[in-house]
Amino acid sequence: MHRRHKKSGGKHKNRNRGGHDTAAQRDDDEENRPQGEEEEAEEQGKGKGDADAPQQPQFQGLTGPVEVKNSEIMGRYLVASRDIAAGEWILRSLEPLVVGPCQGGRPALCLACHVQLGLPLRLGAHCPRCGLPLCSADCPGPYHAAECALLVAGGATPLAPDLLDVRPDLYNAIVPLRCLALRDADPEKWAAVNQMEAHNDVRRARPAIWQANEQLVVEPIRSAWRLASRFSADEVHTVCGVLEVNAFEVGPQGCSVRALYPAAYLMSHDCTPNTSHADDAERRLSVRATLAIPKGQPVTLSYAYTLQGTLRRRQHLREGKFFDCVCRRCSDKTELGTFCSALICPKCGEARVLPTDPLDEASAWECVACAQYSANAASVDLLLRRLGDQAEAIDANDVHEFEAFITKHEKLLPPCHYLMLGAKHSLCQLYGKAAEYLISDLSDDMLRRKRDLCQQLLPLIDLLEPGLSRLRGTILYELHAPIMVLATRAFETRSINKKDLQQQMRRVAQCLEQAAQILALDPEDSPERQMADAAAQALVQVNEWRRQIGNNQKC
Ligand SMILES: C[S@@+](CC[C@H](N)C(=O)[O-])C[C@H]1O[C@@H](n2cnc3c(N)ncnc32)[C@H](O)[C@@H]1O
Repeated sequence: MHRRHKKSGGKHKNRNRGGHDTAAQRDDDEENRPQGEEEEAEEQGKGKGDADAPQQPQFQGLTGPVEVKNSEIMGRYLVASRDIAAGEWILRSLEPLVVGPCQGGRPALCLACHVQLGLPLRLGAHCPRCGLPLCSADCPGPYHAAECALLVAGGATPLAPDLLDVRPDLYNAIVPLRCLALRDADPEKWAAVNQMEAHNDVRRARPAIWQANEQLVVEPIRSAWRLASRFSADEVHTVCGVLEVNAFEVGPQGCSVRALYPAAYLMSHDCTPNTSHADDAERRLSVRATLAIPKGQPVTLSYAYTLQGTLRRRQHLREGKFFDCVCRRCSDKTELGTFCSALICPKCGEARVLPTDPLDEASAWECVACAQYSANAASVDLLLRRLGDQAEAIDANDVHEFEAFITKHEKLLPPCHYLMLGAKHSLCQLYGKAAEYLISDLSDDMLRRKRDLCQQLLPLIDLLEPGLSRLRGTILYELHAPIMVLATRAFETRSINKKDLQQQMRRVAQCLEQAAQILALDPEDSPERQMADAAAQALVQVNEWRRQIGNNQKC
C-alpha cells in the first residue's frame, strides 16, 4: 500500500477556500505576488519598522529548490524555484515537529517508542509517573517525556493503569497534547505548528468533526487530565485542526503514526502528484520529484489515494482537507483516459457509464457509448460504498478473497475500475509472497496471473502516478519475477528457444533496472530500499545469465 498523506498548513486570513483550478493555481502567482510578499513579511515580523527584531527564518526546513507562493484559493503553496529533475531531492530529512499515534489509531502503541503493544493493555507495562501505556516501564523511547511532564504537572496522575484499555479513544488526545506541550517546551517548534492552517471556521460549522474533537480530545485534555487552566478549548481545537489538515501518516506499514513537519506541509494537493515522500527510522521526512518540474510550477503531492475514483477522492478532500479539488484528473470524467471510475453499461456492455459532470457530485451517470442508460448519483454512490466496503473487508493476505472479489464484480466493474485496481495491486504483491504462494511454488498459471496483473496495472499507473513513483517501482519489481521464472521453466522444457529466452531476460533486466533506480531513492531502512537492493542484486545475476546465454548487451 502506498501511504496516504494527511495534512495542510498555516494561518492565512481572508482566504477563499472554495476550490482551485490549475489555471488559477498558476495565474494567481503573478496577480497576487505583492499581496503574498506582504503577508509573508507580516508573518516573519518584518515590515513593521523594527529593524533590530530577530529575523525568524520564514519557514523552517525550506532549503530545497522551492519557494512559497500565495493563492486566493489554495493559500500558500510551493513552486519550483528552478527546473527540478525527476528523482531530485526537494526537501531532505526534515525533523518532525511532533509524532504520535494516529487518530483512532489501531493497534495500541507504546507511547515512548511507538512499538505495537498487544491487547489488552492491562497486561502491559505503564509509565510509573503518569500511568500511560509503554512497552516497558523504563522504555527509553524519545516520544513520551513531553506529555508525561504535562500530565504530572496537571495533577491527575498516576492514571489508572488500564485507562487506555478502558478508553482507547484517549489515544486521540496524545498528539494534540504533544503539540500543546511545545508551547512552553519548544517555542520555535510551537511557532512552526502555529503557522499551519487549522480551518477552524469550516470545522466549527461541521458538528460531526467539532463535537468528536470536543469529546475525544478537548474534554480528556482539559477535564480528565486537568489541564483546563493551561489550555483553552480553542487552543485544543486549533491543534486538532492543524493535525487533521497537515499531518502525514508515517512509520512502517500498520504502525499508525502521524507527524507534523515544517515546510513539507506547504505542498499543495494534486491527484496526479509530481513528488513522492518517505520517512526514515527517526521519522525524518524527505520529498523527491517523481517527474521533472519546470521552474515556477507547483510542487505537489496527493493527499488522497491515487488508486481511488474521483468521487471518493473529492469526498475525502472535502471532508478531511476542506477544499474541492478541481485538478486535471478530477475535471476529466475519463480520469486522464484511465476510465478508472467507469461502470459497465447494462444495455450495451461497454465500460462507459460515467458522471455527466465529475465536479458535481449530484450529477447523473450516463453511458457515453450508447446513451441508453443512466443512473442517479445517489444510487452510484451507494453502490460504490457497498463495493468499497466489501473490498476493505478483505483480509490483506487472502489471495482467494481478492480473486473472488474480482470475479464477483466483473460484470459491473471493468478491469480498469479503481476497486479492481486496488484488488489487483494487492494480488500482484501476494502472488510470490503470501504463505502457500511463494514464487517457486506458483504454477505457470499463477505466474502468468501475477505477470498479467502487473502488466495491466503499469499503463494505468503511468497515467495516475507517473514517473519515478514508488507504486511504479514496486510493480516493476513484482513484474520481473514471473517473467523470469516462466521463461526459465519454458526454456528448460524446450517450449522456447534461446532467442526467446534472451528476449525475456532482457525484459527482466529492464524491470529490475527501473525498479532499482526508483526504489533506491527511498530511505535506507525502508522496505522499498530493501526491494531496491534486492533488485540490484538480482540484476547482477540476470546480467550474468544473459552473458552466459550469449547476450551481454546491456539493457
Ligand atoms: C497542507 S495545507 C497546504 C498549505 C496551505 N495552503 C497553507 O497555506 O498553509 C492544505 C490546505 O491547503 C489548501 N489546498 C491545498 N491544495 C489545494 C488544492 N489543490 N486546491 C485548493 N486548496 C488546496 C486547502 O485549504 C487545504 O486544506
